Amino acid sequence: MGRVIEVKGLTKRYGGVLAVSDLSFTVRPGHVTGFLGPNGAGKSTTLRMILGLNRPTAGSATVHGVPFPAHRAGLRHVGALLDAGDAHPGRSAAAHLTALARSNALPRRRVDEVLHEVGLAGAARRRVGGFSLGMRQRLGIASALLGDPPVLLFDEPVNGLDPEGVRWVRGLFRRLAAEGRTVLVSSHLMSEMENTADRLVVIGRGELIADESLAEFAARGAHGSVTVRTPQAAALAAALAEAGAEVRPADAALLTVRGLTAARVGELAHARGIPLHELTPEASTLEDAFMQLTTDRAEYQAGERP
Ligand SMILES: Nc1ncnc2c1ncn2[C@@H]1O[C@H](COP(=O)(O)OP(=O)(O)OP(=O)(O)O)[C@@H](O)[C@H]1O
Repeated sequence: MGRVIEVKGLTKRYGGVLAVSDLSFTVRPGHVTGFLGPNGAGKSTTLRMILGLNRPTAGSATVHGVPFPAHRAGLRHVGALLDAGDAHPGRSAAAHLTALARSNALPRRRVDEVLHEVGLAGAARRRVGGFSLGMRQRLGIASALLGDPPVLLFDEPVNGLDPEGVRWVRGLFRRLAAEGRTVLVSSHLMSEMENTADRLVVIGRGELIADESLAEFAARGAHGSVTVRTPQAAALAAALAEAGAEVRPADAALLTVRGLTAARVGELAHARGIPLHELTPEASTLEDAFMQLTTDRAEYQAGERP
């Protein structure tokens, strides 16, 4: 299929800094894929390599099976929002988009269409220099949409948008994916992806941490706990600790258990004849999983693990 982004063994070194390290993942059409990682993880560097703006030290990134710079009339193939500040401040929004349309041999009518799409029709003649950050983000999104491309990359698109803008952009990404496009959206905040993406590519220190659905990612965190209520809390706590769980008493009859599933807690209680009055698995949040996995990676990379 012609809409797949494929990253293979992608590596970028800046002097002594390994910004991206042997990264491999595939982004498919029909989904919003969140590209997540803490600050400095290598997201922007990776997106720039996919777009052919940075040269990889090793490995490859292809779109439609070929490196992106090989495509002619680029905006028809891949649209990208990289840096909201890249429009000339003295130009109007319409003039900026018209110049882009001309250099990519796109029809002039697309300018009005995308301005309308991103809610900037009323500001089309205003100078970009006077735009708020949110308006500049909308203009950057308009540029990405100009060529009506099947593949779209957005680097931190939510920055500077107000709550209404955030809701709008989420709906836009989902619609673009539902139309069968490939949509890759970077963020350093899991909370921004939770309601937008259905798949995640997570990186830390330039390395791949996860490439899977949101549900799989949450399960991977596996830092959920089990809440258990019993009149024999001390006896159960001892049995669970013996089985390797981390047990914290919440009150005289209530325990919070980590490291065992609810089923295992129930079985251990049953084996000792301990009655249970409540047994509740508490799922870990996506944010927990993200923090846990990226923090682990950072510690490991820094060589601080005992
Ligand atoms: N042109 C450059 N020269 C030197 N080092 C660079 C350059 N660009 C990026 N880096 C380094 O590469 C690493 C990855 O940076 P990158 O901007 O790709 O991360 P990011 O995940 O996009 O972070 P953020 O969320 O902060 O934008 C960082 O350590 C950064 O300092």
